[in-house]
Amino acid sequence: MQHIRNFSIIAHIDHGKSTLADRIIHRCGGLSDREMEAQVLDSMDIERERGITIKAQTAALHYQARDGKTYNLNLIDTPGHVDFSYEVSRSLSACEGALLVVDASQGVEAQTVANCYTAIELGVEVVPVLNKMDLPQADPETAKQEIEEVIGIPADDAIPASAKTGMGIDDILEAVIARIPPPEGDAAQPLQALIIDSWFDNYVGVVMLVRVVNGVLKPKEKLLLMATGAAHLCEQVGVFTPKSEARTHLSAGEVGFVIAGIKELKHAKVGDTITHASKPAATPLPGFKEVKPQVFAGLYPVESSEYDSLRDSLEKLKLNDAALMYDPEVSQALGFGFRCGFLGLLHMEIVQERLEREFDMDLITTAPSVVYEVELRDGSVVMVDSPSKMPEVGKIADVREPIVTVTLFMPQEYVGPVITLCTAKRGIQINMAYHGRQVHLTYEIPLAEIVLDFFDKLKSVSRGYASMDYEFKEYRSADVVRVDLLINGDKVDALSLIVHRANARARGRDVTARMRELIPRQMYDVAIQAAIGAEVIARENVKALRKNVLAKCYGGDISRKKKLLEKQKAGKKRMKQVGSVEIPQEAFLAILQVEDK
Ligand SMILES: Nc1nc2c(ncn2[C@@H]2O[C@H](COP(=O)(O)OP(=O)(O)OP(=O)(O)O)[C@@H](O)[C@H]2O)c(=O)[nH]1
Repeated sequence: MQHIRNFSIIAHIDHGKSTLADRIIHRCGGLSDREMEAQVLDSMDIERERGITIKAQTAALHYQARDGKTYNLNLIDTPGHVDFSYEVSRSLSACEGALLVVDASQGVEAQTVANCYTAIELGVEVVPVLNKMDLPQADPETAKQEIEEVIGIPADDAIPASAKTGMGIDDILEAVIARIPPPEGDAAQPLQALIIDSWFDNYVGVVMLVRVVNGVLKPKEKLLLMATGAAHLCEQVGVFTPKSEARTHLSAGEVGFVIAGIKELKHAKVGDTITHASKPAATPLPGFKEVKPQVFAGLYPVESSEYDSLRDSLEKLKLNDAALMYDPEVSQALGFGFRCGFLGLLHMEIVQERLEREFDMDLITTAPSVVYEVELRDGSVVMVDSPSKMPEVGKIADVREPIVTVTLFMPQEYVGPVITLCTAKRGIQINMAYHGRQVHLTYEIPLAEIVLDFFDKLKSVSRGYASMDYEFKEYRSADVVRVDLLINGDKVDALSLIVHRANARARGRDVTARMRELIPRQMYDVAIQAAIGAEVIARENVKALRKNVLAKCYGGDISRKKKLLEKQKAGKKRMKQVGSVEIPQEAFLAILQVEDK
């Protein structure tokens, strides 16, 4: 076990984690030059386009060190975005060490800190690496100062490197061996293997990525999954180099995959412990925190006939995205669809995009909402994840909304605009500190405001230079109300919103004004209203058409008349009926798409 090192790379987005991982894999002979061309560890299409890593992966490598010995290095990839921090902690709990990659030209940013704290909490040894040293604007001294001041770990021996040119790669590998401890554990003890990740493979069924903590895991043994109590015959074990390679066994301290004829992903729960059925371990390993979705939205097929295939697609997606939740939901205006729960906005966008791209779905997504804690007058408490589930005003004693602690980093010149933005978003300043070239702000802000458009606004007021991270703090009483949109007195359920009372009128006016542009003139006047309960807070009118279409035909030409009627009918197909008024599908799309602008 002395020759094994298990480590991850953690970094802020774009600081070079994937490039460095590929470099290390290449250096250790895991891949040929041609295979290097495709960025290996980022395997999904969307990831490649967005350049973010979503699913944790791993590579088992060999490195001949300067001491002449050959070491087995297990590199476990971690995702780099705030929505996926739970996956970072999962990957890290399989490691003894982590390389903290900091772009020497940018310095410490929000996820540098968040991920590093996760590592420290888990007792993982952190080795700072200053990447992008090839850039003329690299400033390693300031970056070191930031690491020491902001994160509070020594950075004197941070390793200067360039994932791009290959500079410092051997120094990094030597540091992995010298500074990261080998795994502890006992191969003679009963088997305990932690499931770090699991996914469904069309050919072999469920694949589990495990960290063997104690004991030895071999094919043909009867395995017991401790949480579910299910027994399965181990068919194959192996490692990823990053290509999959079968092995005769996985021993204490090692990370690798297990295939055990499991047909359903829900039986291979991430965080569960695998042991031997014949000689089980006394206790399971401590698992992981369950992740709870924070952001909810309705997903509806544009064509109602696509409902079944939307359900099938969601089911398939959930197989390798345990954090995705969904429940059937019916909307008067949009028909049958699903209420879906996501970790954050990026997670929502990724799911939407995968559904559209990989599963060829056309979707309408309602405005995202957070989960409110509503105390009723009878003393009971309900969790409300959708405006339509918000109880009647008269029944509510108190509404509490989720508050998050937001950590922001930005160069000094953007502090003013960022503070203005945070204040406009009902933020409360907790702290402000100067470190190197960065200012570090801490705010408490309602999650609902973050979900609305905070990322986009932050990027625009800071010209892309500010970075942020947030974590849940607590539920706090809030004066929020439900704003309904009514068309000729009928509520359009899909367009209801929960907003802070202070913003209700402005939002109401905005939605009614936009709706007015989108509803075609009808035979009669159409009233568009925004209301809180019975109180109307905004109103617009769509005037009736003076003449009907047929009036143009002078009553003479029958074929022309027919054609016109035909045309009207086709136009009606993609209409949704709300009460007596028909609204084009596009109106919903337009309103919902610009909802957060
Ligand atoms: N000049 C220079 N550019 C680098 C270096 N390392 C990475 N880059 C570039 O920086 C950008 C981001 O690198 P990635 O490796 O994708 O960053 P990442 O941290 O994996 O980002 P996520 O996958 O989004 O978490 C890419 O355009 C890389 O080519 C380096 O050492 N020098």
